[in-house]
Amino acid sequence: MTAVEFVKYHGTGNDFLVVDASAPVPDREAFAVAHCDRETGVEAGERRGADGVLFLDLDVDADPARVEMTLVQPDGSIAEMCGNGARCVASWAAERSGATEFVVETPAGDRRAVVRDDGVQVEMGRPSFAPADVPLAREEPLVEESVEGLTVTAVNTGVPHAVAFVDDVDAVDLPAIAPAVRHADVFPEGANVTLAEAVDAEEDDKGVRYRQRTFERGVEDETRACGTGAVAVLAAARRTGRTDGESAVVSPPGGDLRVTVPDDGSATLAGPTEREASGTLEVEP
Ligand SMILES: N[C@H](CCC[C@H](N)C(=O)O)C(=O)O
Repeated sequence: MTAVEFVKYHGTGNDFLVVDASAPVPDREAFAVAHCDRETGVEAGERRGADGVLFLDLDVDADPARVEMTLVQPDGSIAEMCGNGARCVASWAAERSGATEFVVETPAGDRRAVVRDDGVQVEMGRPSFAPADVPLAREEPLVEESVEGLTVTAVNTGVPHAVAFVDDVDAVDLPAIAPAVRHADVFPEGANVTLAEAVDAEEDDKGVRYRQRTFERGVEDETRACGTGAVAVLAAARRTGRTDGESAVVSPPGGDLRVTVPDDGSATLAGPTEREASGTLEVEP
């Protein structure tokens, strides 16, 4: 039986097992399914299991240093992008290299990340409501329409999100209603299902403030935070005329995320990360 080293990080509660891409893991899908399971997976850090495995390939000779990121989720799927995951990638790379600026290479594209004392900021690309980008199985954008009983706006922030604005995110039984939306025919590649509730901004907030909850595709459950979802909240709020601001604090259960969605240019996501634990994981032959 082979064992590989891992480090566990979380970004506002969205937790990941980080494994060097050169580690001998012939079946990454089976590895992620086994070790991310919340009931039977790895016992390390605050919660058993994880929201995915980040296989990382760090190139410190590039300027700025580059990290190729592959996120294998608990259901074995590979995600095109992960905002909190990219933030954890930068923290891991900074710990390994001493650098503070990185280009994170993702299937959704290259994303610059900067590690600061108060957390990690990552560029998130331009949100898109275009049917071909989300993607949607129709020709026109999906804005404030009912999908399986939930009024949502569909946007791609690296991955597809269906965003619903509600009066109280805690009043919604998200695990019960989300699967039908996540698997709706209008989303040929599925969608993460994100709830957003406008709340009063706090004294030192820049811009508006939303509470957030997300049921994640590939985790097939609610996570404590979702970075692409936080960007989707502000992008959808702007698209539906709820705000014309370019900045927001978005608060999933796991903590506060600072988001910008400028009129033109890349969105950004910033917030804390934490190194939770390390150890070894067994690899099935
Ligand atoms: N579950 C997402 C990928 C991870 C996104 C989330 N963890 C984030 O921080 O952006 C999907 O398959 O679309």
